[in-house]
Amino acid sequence: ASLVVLISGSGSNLQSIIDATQNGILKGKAVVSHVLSNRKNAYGLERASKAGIPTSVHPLLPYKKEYGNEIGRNKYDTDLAERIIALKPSLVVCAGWMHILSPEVLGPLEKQKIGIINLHPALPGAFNGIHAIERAFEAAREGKITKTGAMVHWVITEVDGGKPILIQEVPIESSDTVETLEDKIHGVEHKILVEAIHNIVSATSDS
Ligand SMILES: N[C@@H]1O[C@H](COP(=O)(O)O)[C@@H](O)[C@H]1O
Repeated sequence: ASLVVLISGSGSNLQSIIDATQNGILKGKAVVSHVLSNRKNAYGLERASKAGIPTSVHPLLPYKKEYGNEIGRNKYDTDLAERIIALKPSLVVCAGWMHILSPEVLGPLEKQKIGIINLHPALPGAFNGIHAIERAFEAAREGKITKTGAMVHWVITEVDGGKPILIQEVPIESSDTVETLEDKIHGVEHKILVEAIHNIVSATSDS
């Protein structure tokens, strides 16, 4: 299976996928065929280059400058869909991709039967959107919750609202700080993202 991975930042989750395709559970089952970022200074691009994986950058700003906010974003999304489809992926993986995927992106991918999954550092429906770890930490401090977690889910237009594929809970200890909680959640993310990809590509190759 060929994976196109979408990133925006450091790429530690991308690295866990790359490592798994080279010497882990994805070896012989999947390759990262391309890494696309919406930010040119994303460190994940360097991780990809070091692994000999082709990369590209699709920044939003030039579109906003040329076409204005609304039309710019719309054109950005339709071009993004075209770029992804042209890469002929078996699966698209959002690993720290921080741009909401609109129907202008998801519609054309669905037409091509290209599945797209995302990683989110919280449990389903708990803290959708940004700063999910900090918000969970605050809720625990207020005694509202005792655990959070991470999930891999299919992408739909509702942000972080798609059908979960893999979920893992993470207890929030009274001794935790935001940093120790982040470390625990990132550790879980690196594991469940690779497992989810393994389950999907194995199911596809068996069918
Ligand atoms: N959306 C969130 O952004 C972070 C990306 O981390 P990295 O893979 O760039 O290190 C991950 O925690 C992911 O859930």
